[in-house]
Order: sequence, then C-alpha cells, then structure tokens
Amino acid sequence: MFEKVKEVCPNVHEKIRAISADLNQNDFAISKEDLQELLSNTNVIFHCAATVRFDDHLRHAVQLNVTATQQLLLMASQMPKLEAFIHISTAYSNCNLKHIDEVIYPCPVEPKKIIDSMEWLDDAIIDEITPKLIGDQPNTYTYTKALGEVVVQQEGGDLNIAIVRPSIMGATWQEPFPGWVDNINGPSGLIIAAGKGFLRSVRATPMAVADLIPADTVVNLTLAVGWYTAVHRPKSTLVYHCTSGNLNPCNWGKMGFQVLATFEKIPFERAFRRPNADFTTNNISTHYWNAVSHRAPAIIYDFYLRLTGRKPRMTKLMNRLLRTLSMLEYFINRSWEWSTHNTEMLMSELSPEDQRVFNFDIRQLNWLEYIENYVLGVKKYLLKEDMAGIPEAKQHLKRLRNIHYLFNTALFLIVWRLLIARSQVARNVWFFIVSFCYKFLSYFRASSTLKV
Ligand SMILES: CCCCCCCCCCCCCCCCCCCCCCCCCC(=O)SCCNC(=O)CCNC(=O)[C@H](O)C(C)(C)COP(=O)(O)OP(=O)(O)OC[C@H]1O[C@@H](n2cnc3c(N)ncnc32)[C@H](O)[C@@H]1OP(=O)(O)O
Ligand SMILES: NC(=O)C1=CN([C@@H]2O[C@H](COP(=O)(O)OP(=O)(O)OC[C@H]3O[C@@H](n4cnc5c(N)ncnc54)[C@H](OP(=O)(O)O)[C@@H]3O)[C@@H](O)[C@H]2O)C=CC1
Repeated sequence: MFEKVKEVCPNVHEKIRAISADLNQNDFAISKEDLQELLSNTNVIFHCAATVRFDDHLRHAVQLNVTATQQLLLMASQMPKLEAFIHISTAYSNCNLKHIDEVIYPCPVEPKKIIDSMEWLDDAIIDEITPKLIGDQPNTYTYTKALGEVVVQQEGGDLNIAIVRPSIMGATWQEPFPGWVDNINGPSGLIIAAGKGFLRSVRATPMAVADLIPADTVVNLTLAVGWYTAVHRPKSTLVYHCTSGNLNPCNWGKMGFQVLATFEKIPFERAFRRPNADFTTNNISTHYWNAVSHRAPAIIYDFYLRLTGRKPRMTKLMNRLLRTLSMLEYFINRSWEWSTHNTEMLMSELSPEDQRVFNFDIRQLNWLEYIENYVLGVKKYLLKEDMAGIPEAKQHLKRLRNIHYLFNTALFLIVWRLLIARSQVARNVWFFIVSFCYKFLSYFRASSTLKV
C-alpha cells in the first residue's frame, strides 16, 4: 500500500505522527502534550472516525457518531490556526428519502435531546425505544450519521465546515494501484462468501443501482474539499455527494455477473463449493434457496465433520452470513438519486493538473475492469492468497464439480429407486424407458452389422 509513496517521498514517515485517541473517552483520552500540539498547530481536520456497524447499540453509535463529533467541534473551535473542518458522513444518512440533495436534512428529534437521553436511560429502555427513534431509517448507523450532520450544522459556529457523503466504498480504482482493499465491509465480504462458494443466493434487485465508489476517489474528493473549504471559505456548510449512480451507473445484476465471471479466471483457494450465486426477488424463493442452498449443505457438512471427529462450524458460519445478508438487503433492493452539483462545481474549480492528480471524475471508470481488479484485490489483500496458487484452486474447483455431479446422480438414483418401489406409474415409466433403450440399442447393433 505504501510502496509508491515511499518511492516518491522517501522521508514520508517523518511527516506523519499518529496520536492515540478514543472517541469513547472525555477529550478522547488524548495526552496533554498531544492535545496542546493539536490545539496550537492544526490547520485542517478530516473527521472520519465512526462506528460503521449496522447493528451497533444505539448508545454506542450515538457516542461515536454524534457526541464525539460534538466534542471534536468544540476542540476545533479552540484551534486558532484551523482553516477547515471536513466531516465524513455517508450518502445513506438520509436513505429514507428517494431523492437526496446536497443539503443537511433536519432530524425528527434534536441530536442534543438524544445525546442527553443516552446519559440517563438504561440499556433496556434504549433497546425498546430504538425502533421508534430511528423510524424509517434502516439501522442505528445511518440514523446516527444523520444526527452527526445536524450536530455539525448546529454546533459548527464560525468554523469553515464541509461534509462529504460517500456511497458504498469499494476497492481502489487507480491509487496507489487498482484493487487495494483492507476492509470486509459492504461488497468485499459478499465477494469472499461468493468466491468461497458459501453464498448461493442474495435477495437483491438486479436492476437497482449499485452505487459503489472507489476508496481513492473518496480520498481525492475529500482532499479537494479540504482545499476548497480552506481557500474559498464558502459562506454556508457545503455538502458533497461522492456517488457514482447519476454519472456512471452500474446495477447489481451487472456487478454480480462480472464478479462470478472473474471467479472463472481468478478462483479463490480451498472453496467450500463451486462459486455459483443468483439473485432472488421475493420472500418465498429467498426462504427456499436459503434452506436448500445455504442451510442444508451446512448441516450436511457439519454432520460430516462430526463423523470425522472434528468440531462442526459451518452452520454457525452460515447463520452469520444470512444475518449479514438480511442487514444489507435494504441497500441492494432500492435505488437512490443523489444530486452532485457541489461535487461537479468543485471539479470545475480545480486546475487541469489538480483534476488529474486528485481525480474524482467517476465517469472515466470502466466497471468491468474495476470489478475484476476488485475481486483480484480481495484475493490478494484480504484473503492473502498467492497468485501462484491459481492452478491448484482451479483443480480444486474441478474436483468439487465432479463431487457435485456424483452427488446429484446418487441423489437422483435414490429418489428414483424409492419411487419405483412405491408407485406403479413410476414402474411403468421405468419399464418404458428401459425397453425403449433396449430396442434402440438392438436397432443400432443390427444396422451396424448390416453395414459391415
Ligand atoms: C446474474 C448474475 C447473478 C449473480 C449474483 C450473485 C452475487 C455474487 C457476488 C456478490 C457481489 C455483488 C453483490 C454485492 C452486494 C453488496 C452489498 C453491499 C451493501 C452495503 C451497503 C452499505 C451502505 C452504507 C454505506 C455506508 O456508509 S456503510 C459503512 C460500511 N459499513 C458496513 O458496510 C458495515 C456492515 N456490516 C456490519 O454491520 C456487520 O458486518 C454485520 C452485518 C452486523 C455482521 O457482523 P458480524 O457477523 O459480527 O461480522 P463482522 O463484525 O463483520 O466480522 C466478521 C469477521 O471478519 C473479520 N474481519 C473483519 N475485517 C477483516 C479483515 N479486514 N481481514 C480479515 N478479517 C476481517 C472480523 O474480525 C470477524 O472475525 P471474528 O471476530 O468472527 O473472528
Ligand atoms: N465504508 C463505506 O462504505 C463507507 C464509509 N463511510 C464513512 O467513512 C468513515 C470511515 O469508514 P470505514 O473506513 O468504512 O470504517 P472503518 O471501521 O474501517 O474506520 C473507522 C475508523 O474509526 C476509528 N474508530 C472507531 N472507533 C473509534 C474510537 N472509539 N476511537 C477512535 N477511533 C475510532 C477506527 O480506528 P481503528 O482503525 O483504530 O479502529 C477507524 O479508523 C466513517 O465515517 C464512515 O461512516 C461513508 C460511506 C461509506
């Protein structure tokens, strides 16, 4: 990841100093000396830290995504040299709307009230009121990210603030090289599950827009926003959508197809089954395929593990995968429209050279190439698999295919044998097929003897 920057700038490590901080603590538990240095020398803040878990407890999500943002703004207001405060939110902070503009939307309950109530309500009551509080938001993550934006607006004071809202972040497109990824969030986890053969079906709308955005595009836009906010000092807080859907749309169908096609060329090692997944679009087919393609093979495999004296683990893993799928479903069965006027304005403000260096023009992205590099990146950087292992991985898939055929044939024969034993109709059909084959073979033999 850092090889390229080390080549360009060998003393890069001297320019960076990591500071330990914990958003759960007062003053973030930053040491006195570090705090002093931050207060007197900071020029730009990029506030990225957050909890991104969809299932986080509301108290924790509020602490990290709302209260900590409030405290950071307070700290920022004591920094005399601060030029810009860039807050990273998410394009889904208002996913209860279909069309989302680059504005901060009000929340039904004021963030301050939510922060206060988290201090005295106990966990059981919070659990009970969470669904009512989050309303038509899908989870505590998007809900608290929306609250965080309102806090930024209300408590930003005189600071120069901007908000960047990326959609679903994926592997890098160009920098430092294509396909880098270190995170199993979003599509990466599902790519692993599909490539290893665990994931067989996903409840998704193939025509819905897959609003992925490469991580380096988000970084480039964020840096450019930092520059624009510090130099041009817009009068109000500008929101920038970092999304792909309205400029270069790709849908889940095309993405899933390309992911599967890439597995043919670049298979993952030691797959559980051959990668072969499909989309389901209604409840009945989802339940059916979950039972047949996810739960049943897991139970059979765990039975085999037990028989061979090993600890069963597949059912647990499968349950976890199904839970993850159920949490992602909301996002892969809907499309949103995000306006990108501010992002386009920013692009036009950059010099041609800066447009090249800080490229965030998503129209230039070739999805098929990007997805192939993404799958390759998942294999190399997440699964840490060696490219030299590809021939062996292909051999393994061939073996799995043969086992699959063998299993299907055996299953067919058993079912057929049972049918013949119990049903006169099945016996008649069987007799008809056998006698037909016999006659066909006799005719074939007779005609070949005549020719000789
Ligand atoms: C026609 C063809 C058809 C073909 C069809 C076929 C398809 C074929 C292919 C399919 C591809 C195409 C479709 C793609 C669809 C994608 C949808 C994406 C939508 C995303 C929307 C996002 C919108 C919002 C955007 C934002 O703004 S969102 C910000 C992003 N937020 C998220 O995306 C969080 C979500 N997830 C969670 O909220 C938690 O994941 C949760 C779910 C609670 C589970 O939670 P849990 O089960 O606990 O599992 P984990 O905690 O995840 O961990 C699990 C274990 O992995 C470990 N591990 C974590 N890292 C790493 C790491 N590097 N390296 C190694 N290990 C790691 C961790 O240690 C733990 O190991 P362990 O400790 O067990 O040993
Ligand atoms: N991934 C995505 O698809 C999208 C992400 N975003 C936003 O981008 C930002 C980064 O997300 P992403 O990189 O995906 O998520 P990660 O979980 O990888 O990053 C979250 C960051 O927050 C830090 N952090 C978490 N808890 C604490 C804490 N208690 N104290 C101090 N630091 C903490 C983590 O530090 P450490 O590494 O030390 O744990 C980590 O650096 C978030 O604001 C998220 O909302 C927006 C849209 C899409």
